Amino acid sequence: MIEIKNLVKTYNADTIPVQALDHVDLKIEEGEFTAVVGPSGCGKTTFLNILGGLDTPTDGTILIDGTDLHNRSSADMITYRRDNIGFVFQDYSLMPVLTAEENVEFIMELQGRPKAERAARSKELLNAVGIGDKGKQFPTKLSGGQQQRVAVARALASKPKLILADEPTANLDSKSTSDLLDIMRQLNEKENITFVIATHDQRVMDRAKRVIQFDDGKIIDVK
Ligand SMILES: Nc1ncnc2c1ncn2[C@@H]1O[C@H](COP(=O)(O)OP(=O)(O)OP(=O)(O)O)[C@@H](O)[C@H]1O
Repeated sequence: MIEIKNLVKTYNADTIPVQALDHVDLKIEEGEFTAVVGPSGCGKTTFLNILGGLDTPTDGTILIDGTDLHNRSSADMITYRRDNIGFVFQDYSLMPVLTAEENVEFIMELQGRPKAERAARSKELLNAVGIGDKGKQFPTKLSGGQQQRVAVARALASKPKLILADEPTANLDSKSTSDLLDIMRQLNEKENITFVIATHDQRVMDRAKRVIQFDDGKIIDVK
């Protein structure tokens, strides 16, 4: 379980402060499929980045299974992130010089897993997201929807319990969006992976189990 307590993020504290998160309290249970929504600039990306340990809070704490997420050295944080959290971004962020399967394998290489295991898991994951035949392709040869599937497979490579996705469908057409949501919901239901998805996309909100509405750095509604 994730417990977010009194989370505050102030950018430019010493010049013109911007209160991106304004005392946010929230609990996220394991196995949730949650959309974080709200107008542009309301703090969604900031919230996801802090929840994923990519950025630090100005105040407040995030407890993941009772442990303070940010109370670790930066080296420990890198390892923690690598092993526990998967990220999916709007622009896919694949490495262009690596094939689809190499992109998926990369994190496992960092974890020092044996080559045979990496290859087998990357095949399994690309199959799971419906592009088992695209492993040898470079990202530029894939459609946006296919690239985002590679990104989801990559996010799953380290077997994380939590996946954070920032506008994952923003660049996808309706069919790719609906396929991607099917895949994510399946992973959520079968493997109990927790998803937190920042989005403007009504289609994502319609498929979410819970919708958290932000405005001006605050949670204003939970449905
Ligand atoms: N690195 C930064 N330095 C200064 N201000 C920032 C920084 N990152 C974000 N902000 C400000 O913090 C506020 C929240 O931004 P954030 O990107 O979290 O919003 P968002 O809801 O994700 O927006 P969008 O939907 O447009 O992506 C905004 O006012 C933004 O301008």
